[in-house]
Amino acid sequence: MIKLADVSYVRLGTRDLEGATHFATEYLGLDVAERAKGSVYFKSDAREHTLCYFEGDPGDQVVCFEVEEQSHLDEAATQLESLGHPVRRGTASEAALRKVHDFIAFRDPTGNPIELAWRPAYSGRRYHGARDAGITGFSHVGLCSSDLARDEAFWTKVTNAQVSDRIGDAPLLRIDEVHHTIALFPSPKAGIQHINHQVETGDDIMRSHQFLKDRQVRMVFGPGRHPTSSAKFLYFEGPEGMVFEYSSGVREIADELLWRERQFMFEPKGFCKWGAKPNITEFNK
Ligand SMILES: O=C/C=C/C(C(=O)O)=C(/O)C(=O)O
Ligand SMILES: [Fe+2]
Repeated sequence: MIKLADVSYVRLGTRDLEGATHFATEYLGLDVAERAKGSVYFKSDAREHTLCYFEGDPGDQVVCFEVEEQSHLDEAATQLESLGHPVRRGTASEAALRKVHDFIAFRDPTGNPIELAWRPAYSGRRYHGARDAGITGFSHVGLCSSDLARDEAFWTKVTNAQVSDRIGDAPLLRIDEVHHTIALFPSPKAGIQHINHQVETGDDIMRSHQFLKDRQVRMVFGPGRHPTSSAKFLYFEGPEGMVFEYSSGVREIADELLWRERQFMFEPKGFCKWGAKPNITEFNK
């Protein structure tokens, strides 16, 4: 079993690095950690970076999870290969580009590019966004799934992920006490479905709603409140159609023995308890 310790970073290809950088800093509220040739790294918390935009195909979208031991990379590679998932060991220069000591890369059953990294860098420099969005950190990803039951089985049998709740057949998966770190949503194609940053309070959600709306950023869901994690949320569209979410107040599951996964309807009331309707393809039947 592969123990995922945390979600570490996402890497997104872009045809417009300057435009993506403008969005990430001025709108989303991240901090530039480093500008390199053909890529820009962004901070959202204590880590050296949690997002990297690089010049390339916007379809190139990678999510990385941290593992605790280097030996876990070898064990994961053996297990994944035995299950028919080809694994590639990152080179030293690729690891340096990702600011990690070592990593492997593979695809999940839908074809989402996944990396597992050992010793991602933390930063001595404090995160402070260019705009005060109230971000406390990068927290979870939604992944596209072309077969929810198959992919739930992959994540829960091959890794330590466990189902916290389901919306229809879409599972919200936890790898620690946080309600979910991975969420799977139905889609015929592979890709990152949304990228979540936690913000401090519900006021931050409402402030960002006004701020982003004033700047013609496309709102796609919310403000609202998830019945699943009980977080207040706002979803909006970033560069090249990527959906970003702010949420605040995600439930923690402190006592696993007392928690039973719950079933919610795959309809607007399963996604929001305030009555907001999602304008997100993967959240609609
Ligand atoms: O409504 C769908 C999403 C639910 C949640 C949540 O419960 O917080 C997410 O953030 C998610 O699935 O990504
Ligand atoms: Fe989310």
